[in-house]
Amino acid sequence: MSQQVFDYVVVGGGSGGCPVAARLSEDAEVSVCLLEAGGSDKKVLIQAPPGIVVMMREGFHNWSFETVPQPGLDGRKGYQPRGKTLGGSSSINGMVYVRGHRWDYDHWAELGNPGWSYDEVLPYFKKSEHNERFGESEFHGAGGPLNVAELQSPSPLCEVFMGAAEAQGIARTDDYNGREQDGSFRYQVTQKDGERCSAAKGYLWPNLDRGNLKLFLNAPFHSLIFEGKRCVGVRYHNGKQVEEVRARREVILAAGAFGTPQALMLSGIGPAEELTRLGIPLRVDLPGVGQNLQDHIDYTVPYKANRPQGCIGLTVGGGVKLAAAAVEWASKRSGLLTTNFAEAGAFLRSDPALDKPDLQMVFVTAVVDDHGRKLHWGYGYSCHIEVLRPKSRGTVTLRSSDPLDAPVIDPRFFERREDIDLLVKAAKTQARILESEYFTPFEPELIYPVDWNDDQQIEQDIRRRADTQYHPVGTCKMGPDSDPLAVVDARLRVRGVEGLRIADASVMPTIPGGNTNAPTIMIGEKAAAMLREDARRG
Ligand SMILES: Cc1cc2nc3c(=O)[nH]c(=O)nc-3n(C[C@H](O)[C@H](O)[C@H](O)COP(=O)(O)OP(=O)(O)OC[C@H]3O[C@@H](n4cnc5c(N)ncnc54)[C@H](O)[C@@H]3O)c2cc1C
Repeated sequence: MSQQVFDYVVVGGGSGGCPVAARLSEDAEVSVCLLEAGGSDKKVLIQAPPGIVVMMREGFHNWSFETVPQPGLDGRKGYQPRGKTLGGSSSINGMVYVRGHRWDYDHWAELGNPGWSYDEVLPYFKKSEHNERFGESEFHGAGGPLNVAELQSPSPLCEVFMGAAEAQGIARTDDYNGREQDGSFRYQVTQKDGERCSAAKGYLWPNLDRGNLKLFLNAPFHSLIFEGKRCVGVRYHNGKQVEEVRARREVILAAGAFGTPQALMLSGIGPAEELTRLGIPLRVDLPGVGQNLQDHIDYTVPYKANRPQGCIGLTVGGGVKLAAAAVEWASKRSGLLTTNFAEAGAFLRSDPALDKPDLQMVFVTAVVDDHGRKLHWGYGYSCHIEVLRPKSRGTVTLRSSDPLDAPVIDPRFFERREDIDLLVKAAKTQARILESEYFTPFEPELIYPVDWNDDQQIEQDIRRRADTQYHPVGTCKMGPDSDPLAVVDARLRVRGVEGLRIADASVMPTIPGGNTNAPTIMIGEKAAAMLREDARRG
């Protein structure tokens, strides 16, 4: 068994892990090792924005997890794509740049997490960002690793959507990541010069020549190594061998909302009962590991259209257009193939009396059915609507003590009645926008017809087709000593052990009201800053 020693060992090269590894290795005196289960991300499929359509399928840089059957979804198993490559899910995601609402972070602080209020996390959002449009300003940053851009060739359909939303009282907003979140808009995207800008592309690619930063790819986690209470390293798989890397200072888990609780439990840190059941020797009884799973439940309505304008479709003409676009993208990184499909959207309130938006819309310029895995001939468009702060809570547990087994994922979608009631109401608002006269010229045909005046029918269709919007979080939540389910403290240190932190979406105590890539990158930035501060203090 080979063994190497570094100051820090980071497990997982995704949205949380890349900033940690990159920031820590800025100090040439410090050595950092990053272990990633997936392979290289230097692939056209990842760098070309529309590659997302292919990567949603199994086997393409994707863990492609399934949930257990969900009673709330008519007994269906949900799909849970997660990135399995450098960059993690930021290498396969929809690229929309969203931070969530000020309230979300103030709420984290109120729950007993000092340092996490909006005003305290804003500097890390700004530090991570290079916003091509807003530059260095009150809410945005310039010069950061994560490039945030306007879409190069937005579809004219975005204007149709925003016009229709405006007519329903959802005014346009200039910056949904600024002072006010409400309104309709075209999404800003994590792209640079027409290519995806993942956490790996932004944070790691420019620094791969650092002698003090070592990447181990295709290196799935095996277990944590302890000396007494202190975590001193990580075992990982190298083909059929199990090898070790040692950490002089700390180990940072960043394997995501499914991978991180799994890694802890495999190493004896988790709910005693669960570990005993699997014959894993208990190190720390932490009942919160794998609990508190929160995810955005999403309902997508796809329409067929009789006009190609602005839609991307599966047709002979569409194929010719795409072939020409591929040539343009290959030579100039511009044109139709810079689309992320999810081009426009809105944050809205289901009730004007609410103090913040509780729903998000994502308008897509193509037909999306079953995560884009079910294809339809012809042109069309779709719209997602999602519940921003669902009440249902799920779990992640172990299938077995084999580190290479997939975890058992149970989001318990719609366990709480409020979530489905809100989505039914949301679906009606969505239909008023999508079926307004703004879309009449497209002669839209709803692929799964529903009578929008019949709540029962809407609920049936939701249970038949709704699923994740790809934002699982919260399975190793941050919280104060008084919270029995808290797994890490506000400095992201795992309770009951030393030398071990977590820096990914699993630490979020509650799900933010928006997409989760930028918030996870912010967590990675803040984790690195805290690690450096604590190392200086000794
Ligand atoms: C299809 C899809 C679309 C999305 N669209 C958007 C969007 O448009 N905008 C947005 O803001 N958010 C989006 N998200 C969500 C966002 O990308 C994630 O919330 C974020 O990337 C999570 O970061 P993370 O660091 O927690 O996990 P990840 O980025 O998933 O990183 C975890 C890393 O750990 C590695 N890993 C896991 N297990 C092991 C193991 N056992 N051993 C070693 N390595 C391991 C993984 O391979 C991965 O590289 C989307 C997600 C998906 C999947």
